[in-house]
Amino acid sequence: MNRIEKTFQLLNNNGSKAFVPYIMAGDGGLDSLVERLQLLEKFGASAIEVGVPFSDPVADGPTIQQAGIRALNNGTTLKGIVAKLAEARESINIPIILMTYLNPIYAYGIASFVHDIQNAGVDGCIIPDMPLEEEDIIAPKLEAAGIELIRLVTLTTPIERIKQIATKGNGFLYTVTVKGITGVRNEFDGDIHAYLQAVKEVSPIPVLAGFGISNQEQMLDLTKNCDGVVVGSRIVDLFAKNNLAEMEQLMSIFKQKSNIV
Ligand SMILES: O=P(O)(O)OC[C@@H](O)[C@@H](O)c1c[nH]c2ccccc12
Repeated sequence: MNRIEKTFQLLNNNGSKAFVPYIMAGDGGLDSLVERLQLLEKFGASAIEVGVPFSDPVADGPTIQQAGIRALNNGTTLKGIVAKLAEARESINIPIILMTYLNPIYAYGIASFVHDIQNAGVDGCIIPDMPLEEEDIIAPKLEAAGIELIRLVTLTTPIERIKQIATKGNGFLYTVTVKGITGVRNEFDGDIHAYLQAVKEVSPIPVLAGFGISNQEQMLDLTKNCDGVVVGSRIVDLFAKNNLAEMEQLMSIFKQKSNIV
């Protein structure tokens, strides 16, 4: 069984929810990546989404854009990230999900990319600018390597298409909770709960909510109708400020026995 599947089975058995932090690889220097992943595991992450910096991050808001610029400026490459993830796998037990736009994968070479991330112990991959219709260029290779392709749906995806996407997938379904780009929000659309319920109804795999989530109140509210949350910009910001105490406090929300450590 894949680490992602195992994690959700455990969460389910414990009646707990997933907390999946996102970090930008290379922000703060690639040498800090392994240590940051270890910290996130210690603070109770169920899995970690590791972002690859890219020059045209179309889905990202200012916090993650800036983190990407910092990472690119200090020379972070996809090759360097994959090498660090291999190193991290020696001490990290929870699933690692690599999030990258398609272009860096192309530049790397699709077959070598899949081969190398498999060797590095990566468990899943998010490729936000790759629509379902185009995924055959990589999806079969990921599947053969035992790496879950995590697909996204949004508030504007018609329910029939959500069903189609959800039933393709393994791992979990990433449900985007805002109409727009990443970044902390104070409020969500009024119909957010109806949307999450509708997605839950058609999805055979766990449903995670992400985009705009930054505090425990939002997490408790949204997880009434889904299996967990992804938190990006807030975590990136707390790392940038080196405010680890606040990060630990934020992540303590679902901590009881919620990971496979
Ligand atoms: O930053 P937020 O609003 O908390 O959203 C999560 C998000 O950062 C992370 O999952 C992510 C960062 N870049 C992305 C691009 C597409 C999809 C998802 C992402």
